[in-house]
Amino acid sequence: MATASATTPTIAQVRAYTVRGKGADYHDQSGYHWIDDHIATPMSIYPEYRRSRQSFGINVLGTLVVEIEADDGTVGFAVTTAGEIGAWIVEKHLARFLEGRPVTDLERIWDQMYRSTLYYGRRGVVLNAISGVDLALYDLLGRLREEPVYALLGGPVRDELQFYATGARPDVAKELGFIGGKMPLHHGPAEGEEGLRKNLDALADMRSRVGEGFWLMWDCWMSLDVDYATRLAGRAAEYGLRWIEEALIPDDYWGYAQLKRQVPAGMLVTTGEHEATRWGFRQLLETGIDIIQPDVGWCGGITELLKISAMADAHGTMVVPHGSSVYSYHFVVTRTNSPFAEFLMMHETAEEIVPMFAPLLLGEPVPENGRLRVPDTPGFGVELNPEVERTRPFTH
Ligand SMILES: C[C@H](O)[C@H](O)[C@@H](O)[C@@H](O)C(=O)O
Ligand SMILES: [Mg+2]
Repeated sequence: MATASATTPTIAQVRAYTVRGKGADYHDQSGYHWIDDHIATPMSIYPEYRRSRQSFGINVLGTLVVEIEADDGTVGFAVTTAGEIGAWIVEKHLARFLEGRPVTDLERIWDQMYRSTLYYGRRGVVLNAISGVDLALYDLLGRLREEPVYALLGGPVRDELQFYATGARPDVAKELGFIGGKMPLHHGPAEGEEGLRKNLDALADMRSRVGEGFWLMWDCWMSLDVDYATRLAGRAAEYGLRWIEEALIPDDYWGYAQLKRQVPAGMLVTTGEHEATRWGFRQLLETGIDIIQPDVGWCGGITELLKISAMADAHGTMVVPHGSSVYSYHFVVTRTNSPFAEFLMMHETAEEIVPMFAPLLLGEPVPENGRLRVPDTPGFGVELNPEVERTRPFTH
């Protein structure tokens, strides 16, 4: 086995912490928040779970913080959605593939984390945990080399990022300089024609507020079936819907292929935030959809997203990662088939710009006038807020 050169630091210790409330698990909000206001979901077929996504547990996981310390004392970290489950996986299973290894062993470490958890992982929270470890490794490597992560990925292909905004107020997003506004869909098939009418009325109202040419999109968060999505898309064309996002459950690759064939010409079909690994995205790419939207904190991290993005590029498919703050910004700025990025409006009424993972990260950059020059601070350029309480629930 290749061993570390005398100058390459080795990994001394891996530590996993949890944080409750906001942070990387940005659905974990308290009080009123647009992100939990009667949004259609796969659980909307059950009336008792229709009003709030927290009612069925969208925020049960919480934030996972992964810290990786090198033998010279340098510490890299990253945050994702995985909570105590993720902390257990990192401490009790994944740490063994890192400690004692050179910090440059990204590919071998990723491959061993993935293969060793296949019997209970493949997607979901195990890949969230693997992603958190991979992102923390990239942060550590950047700090050791005194380079921003984007410089480790081949360097920027553009001077700044441009963003669309996700939230309840695309009209405000337009005033703030974003290139488009993605709204949550509020009513699913279980609410019948009345719900479909309400969806279209909301879209028509927003189109009247933003005028022609400003992108409007719907995020359907896995709540529809092919028939409803086809009918909704067909009637939304009148209002210039730019794309219909995550209409179906992630495993319905066949449905996505059918939906892509059935939506009006010019309307894009997108999905991917709940997909993981190159194998999952290969299946998605074969459906012919227009944009894949992996979350770099959930799909396998940077090491896997590089592979996913290259596959998509060969398919002529855009990669616009699901909003994941600095972790996606450092990636998007280096990819020609990622022409814009997502910014999630985490202000409770989506009327102001606040950092996506607030208050978890110090130095978390936000777009100005819908644009951002990614800072060249080493690693991902952020620090954990010491004011935020964190717990280390497990050790190894
Ligand atoms: C706004 C959507 O319902 C989700 O809350 C959002 O996290 C995700 O789907 C997105 O694309 O930003
Ligand atoms: Mg989405």
